[in-house]
Amino acid sequence: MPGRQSDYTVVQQIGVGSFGTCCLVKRLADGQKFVWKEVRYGNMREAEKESLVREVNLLRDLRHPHIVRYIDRIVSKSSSTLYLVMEYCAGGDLAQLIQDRKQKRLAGRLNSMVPQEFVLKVFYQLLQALKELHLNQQGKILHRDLKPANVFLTSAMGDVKLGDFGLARVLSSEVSMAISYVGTPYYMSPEQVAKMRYNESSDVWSLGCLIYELCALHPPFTAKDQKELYGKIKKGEFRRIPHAYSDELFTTLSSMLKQNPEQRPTVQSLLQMSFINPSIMPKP
Ligand SMILES: CN(C)CCCNS(=O)(=O)c1cccc(Nc2nc(OCC3CCCCC3)c3[nH]cnc3n2)c1
Repeated sequence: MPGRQSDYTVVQQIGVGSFGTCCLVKRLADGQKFVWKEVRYGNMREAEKESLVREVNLLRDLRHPHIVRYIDRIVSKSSSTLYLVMEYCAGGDLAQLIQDRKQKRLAGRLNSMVPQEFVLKVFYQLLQALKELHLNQQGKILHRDLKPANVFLTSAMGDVKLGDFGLARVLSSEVSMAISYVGTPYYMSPEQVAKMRYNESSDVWSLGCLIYELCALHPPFTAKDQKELYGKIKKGEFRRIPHAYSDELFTTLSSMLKQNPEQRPTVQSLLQMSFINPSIMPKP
């Protein structure tokens, strides 16, 4: 049973994403905080509106501890706007955490590195979220836009939740493509650069880039422009993450960044690694 705008009060706007404006809101009934993301569908073609409805229904049915929970949808016909109400993650996003650590490092502060224990927790939780998407009963869901700004924290250095995925795929019209591809595509896989099919192994590549960046505080491939970046991605050379992080972690990240998608580990195989998944007993 969809909600109404009058069920909520807007606390503040917290940003603009690939879909539109994002606000922190409070539910009047119980004062609980949520975020709502405004999707203006007025200029969408019929096919895009149908795709948006399919996407919202898919989001509604996803229930997982490491995927941002969809709570409600509100349609405002007068402004041709869909408000997607989602759980609020009070810790912000990983992009902010990386930015803060980079500032600390620039200021010469000692504890600028992200502890390996936290890196492995994020790694494990995002693998569980990707497993839920890739093995979804209603058919495989690919994230397609895994990046630090799409991973939210329940609290400072708390648990993580994957957010904002389907919308990037739904808003595939020219307009939203322009919006959703603002910024440099640091995590683009070689197969995407070569305009080949995107599949689960492309999500594994992006997760490898994300965990690499959490350790090194920069992506594995950086460049001054898109042409140079694509060249580096295709060449596939990157530096080791700082030596404070284990060889096991770097070796695993290197396998996720293999040029050939078929040579990359699957989400399932990564979840069988005892240094990532605490419920797997180490082999004697
Ligand atoms: C891009 N980042 C560096 C911005 C800094 C980070 N600060 S922030 O975004 O204001 C901030 C501060 C504290 C808590 C939260 N919590 C939060 N944010 C969401 O989306 C943010 C939105 C995503 C698209 C782009 C605009 C911002 C959520 N979506 C579902 N649950 C969410 N919970 C966010």
